Amino acid sequence: MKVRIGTRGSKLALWQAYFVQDALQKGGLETEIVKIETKGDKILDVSIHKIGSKGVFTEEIEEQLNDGRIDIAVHSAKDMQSELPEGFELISFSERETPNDVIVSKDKSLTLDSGKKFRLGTSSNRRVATLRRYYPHIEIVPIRGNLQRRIQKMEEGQCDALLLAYAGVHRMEYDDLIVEKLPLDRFTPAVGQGSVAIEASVKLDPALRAKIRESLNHEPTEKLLLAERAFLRRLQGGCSVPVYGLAQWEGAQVKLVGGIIGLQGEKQIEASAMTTPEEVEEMGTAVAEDLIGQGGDQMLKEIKAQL
Ligand SMILES: NCc1[nH]cc(CCC(=O)O)c1CC(=O)O
Repeated sequence: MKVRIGTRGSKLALWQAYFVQDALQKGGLETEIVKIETKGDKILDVSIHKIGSKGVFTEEIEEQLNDGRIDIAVHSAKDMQSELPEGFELISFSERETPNDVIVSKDKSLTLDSGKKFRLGTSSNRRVATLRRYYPHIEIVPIRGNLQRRIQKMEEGQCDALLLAYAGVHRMEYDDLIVEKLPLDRFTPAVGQGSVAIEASVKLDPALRAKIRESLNHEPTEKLLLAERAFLRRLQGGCSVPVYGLAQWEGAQVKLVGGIIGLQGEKQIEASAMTTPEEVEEMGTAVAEDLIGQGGDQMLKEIKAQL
């Protein structure tokens, strides 16, 4: 029996699907890749938030998981809603890549550190809010599309540099264009950044599920992601809000930092905690509740009304 691996068709999605295929084949499984086009791939000129439905990149994929046309689906963990629709679960997380954001440009002098003014392309509300808070001299240019398309837009002169996740830049082999790796304490990444997640139906054969986990799941990363995702779930975050969350190992314990930044950078609240690997989800919830205690709920309400 072949494991059918569903994926979107972008180059980054396919890289991740081949990466999963490779791991499963090393684990002794036969595999086949099935490309799936989603609503989010078809509508390119409207911001994701305005398309209006949750899961614009996942609905078609989940249909195929549900009716068994595919066995598993590959996603960037960052792109997955914190609460999956009934009947689906994430069954594996790959070892996390460097989670930092980076500046990408042809001009090596364009670092945030330098204090220079330049036009920086991004369409992430989290990155926009962070820039407005710490680097107000930077001109922000909204840029959408897949990584290749964004780099093309930069080359056409729409912006001087791009702000991106290291993981995607590295997977697409644009390392040469990286001019600055941004510090995690300022540009704390989005929940899940840098890890590849496997989604499945809860109806997936338990023996196959176990085999997939054995071949692919990186347990230390899974603990981090469980902490971060519990945090985001409690905040009912969604992917367009400027919420960040990063868990990291500190010896035998897991530390989580999470926060919210106002869209104009006018306000930032942050909370953190540390615990044993067994308690990571409780910690995620507690860090979110700390933020709610600091007025995070009201902040998110206001932010969502502005989007
Ligand atoms: N928002 C889109 C997205 N989803 C996952 C990645 C990069 C890969 C990863 O974080 O695992 C990116 C690009 C980016 O944010 O620059």
